[in-house]
Amino acid sequence: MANHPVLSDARILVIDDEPDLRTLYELTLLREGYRVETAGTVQDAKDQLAQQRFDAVITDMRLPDGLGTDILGQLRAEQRTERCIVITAYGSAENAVESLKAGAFDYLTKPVDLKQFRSAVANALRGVSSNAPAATGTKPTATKTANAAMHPSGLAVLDRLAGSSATMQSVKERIVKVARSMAPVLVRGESGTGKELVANAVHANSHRATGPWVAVNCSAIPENLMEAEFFGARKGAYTGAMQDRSGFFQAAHGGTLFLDEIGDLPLAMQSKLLRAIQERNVRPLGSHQEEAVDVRIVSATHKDLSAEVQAGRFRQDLYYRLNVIDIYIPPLRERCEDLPALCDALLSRIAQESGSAVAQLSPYAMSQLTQLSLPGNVRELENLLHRAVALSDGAVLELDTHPLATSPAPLRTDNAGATETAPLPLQANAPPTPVTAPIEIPVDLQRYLDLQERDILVRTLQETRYNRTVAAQRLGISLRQIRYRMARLQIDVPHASDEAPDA
Ligand SMILES: Nc1ncnc2c1ncn2[C@@H]1O[C@H](COP(=O)(O)OP(=O)(O)OP(=O)(O)O)[C@@H](O)[C@H]1O
Repeated sequence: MANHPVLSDARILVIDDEPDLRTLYELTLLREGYRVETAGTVQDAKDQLAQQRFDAVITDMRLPDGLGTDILGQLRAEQRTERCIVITAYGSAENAVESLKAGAFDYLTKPVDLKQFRSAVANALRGVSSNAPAATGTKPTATKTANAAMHPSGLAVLDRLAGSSATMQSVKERIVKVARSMAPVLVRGESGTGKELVANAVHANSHRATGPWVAVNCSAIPENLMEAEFFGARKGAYTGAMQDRSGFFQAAHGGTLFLDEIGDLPLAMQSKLLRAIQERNVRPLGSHQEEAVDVRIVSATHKDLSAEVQAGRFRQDLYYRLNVIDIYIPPLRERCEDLPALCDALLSRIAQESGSAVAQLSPYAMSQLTQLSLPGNVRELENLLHRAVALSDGAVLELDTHPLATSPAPLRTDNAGATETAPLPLQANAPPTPVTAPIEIPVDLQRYLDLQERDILVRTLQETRYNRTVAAQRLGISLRQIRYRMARLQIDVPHASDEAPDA
């Protein structure tokens, strides 16, 4: 039986022209306790759909009188709530992608693995209401459907996305819309535009919201450890593997795997990732057994992936797989009207973190902000406000807009962002560089330095997925030192890990 909190009396329509397969699917579903109707053609299915409402529709792609996507198209046009699973031929990536684009909740590839079949159906039924009237032609409004599928924390996470420009409104609407399916999402945008926040909002508004959210920065993992990190490893699979360990895929089972900086994934790893996504199976390093994984992939990049494909640095088939739905976040300079709301949200966050009162920007500082190009986007704005708070001695802030102060301080290891951002050396052996303009002298040096240090530590920890060992290595300090500094600056991180990447 399905182990998800799903509707056992859900009504399902199965459409397949092969009687044996139809019976197999029907029996499998009946055994799960669902109510099942079957159809052998597009027309037969449409007739049944005109008669009654179902909770889910499972359809073969190729039918004698049309395609499964024709049925999807009709359901979508009528704004019906049935969730659809399309069964496609083996190796037909195009069909799988087409069906997701046509609005399918999920797809399965032939020969259908019954365990995956049951799990896909259970996923599709999670959060579906069976109490809606079964009358013909019931057409709930799109908004109602979106709200019904929304987990309460989903709204809270959307609210964290400050800004009400038309662009941000449409980004938020798109998040809610795409969150509902299983389709992979690619979030695009310059560095610091909020891609991770958007990806997290997709997760929080999906039916997987109560499942795990696993965020991985692909550019932060050493190439030789990638396979073990992604798929897990058996004890002894490599030097230092003292025990079995699971990978990101297993950790994200039932939830969302966020692959940040996907454009930085080496080609060899791209093939392995593609395979895992297609087969929905992973094989831990050193194991002979495949493990089924139920994971939704949301990825993000600041690179132009289609150009990367052209240049031969990114696999076209993987790009095609990841980019089923795309969400583009424009740079901050193209949505200046969001600045006041963003400043309010960021200043509240800074105040919360430091336990002080919320500061406000002076009208002059706000007008200065609108003149800045802010190539590091919201992250740069955040840094600028952090500095303003550190340098101010009152509740009204002025900006430190000296060029050095406004240049972002990225912790990237690649060169891709080089044109967008000026790197700030952070290694111990780097020559000392002033972090801010020397014009303003802080009134409280210790507090100012603490805030700078805290900002650097927090960002490094975020970029290393809270792995203190890797963060310490990046900053050229020891694990003991980073622990000490985190404790002193009261930096509390979720799921803190001291694991060395090869431990
Ligand atoms: N609309 C927004 N409202 C509030 N905070 C935001 C918004 N957009 C981004 N931020 C904040 O800006 C910072 C950078 O955001 P985030 O890490 O999501 O960007 P990113 O595009 O993923 O960056 P990168 O490309 O460097 O990985 C974070 O602290 C995030 O909380």
